[in-house]
Amino acid sequence: MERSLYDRLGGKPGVAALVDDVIEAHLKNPVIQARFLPYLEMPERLATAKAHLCDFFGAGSGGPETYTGRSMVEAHRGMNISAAEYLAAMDDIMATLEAHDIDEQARKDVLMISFSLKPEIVRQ
Ligand code: HEM
Repeated sequence: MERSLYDRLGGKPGVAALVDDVIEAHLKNPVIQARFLPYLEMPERLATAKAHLCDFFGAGSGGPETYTGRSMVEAHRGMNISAAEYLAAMDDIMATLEAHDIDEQARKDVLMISFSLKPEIVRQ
């Protein structure tokens, strides 16, 4: 049987390490860091968002996790995220996948899934 995307991302520990590093990248990315820096003052909220991100990507890639966070429209409502900010976030995701030596097909799969969410996240 073909390995699930979840397995190709390294399962639970792999996804958790990716989420940590993507958030780190967002905090350093001048296009979007202002959106994330306030969370350094709210460690509990950051931990919840990270746990939700792990479950979101876990469940979305074929893992056993259940996502209990808000819908993408709900989570990003009122932020008025621009297309440029969305692209900046995608850049961080793709660079992190490469840094973790995730194979090319898995990177393409993540790109497709993430890109398909654009209308639910931009300008909400
Ligand atoms: C592929 C793109 C994206 C995905 C899959 C995604 C996914 C998520 C998920 C699953 C959550 C947690 C929701 C919850 O805890 O209920 C979240 C929260 C958040 N997202 Fe995104 N997101 C994306 C893009 C963006 C972009 C481009 C920005 C801003 C530039 C952004 C800013 C945030 C912020 C600030 C939160 C925390 C919300 C809060 O708890 O107050 N996201 N996102």
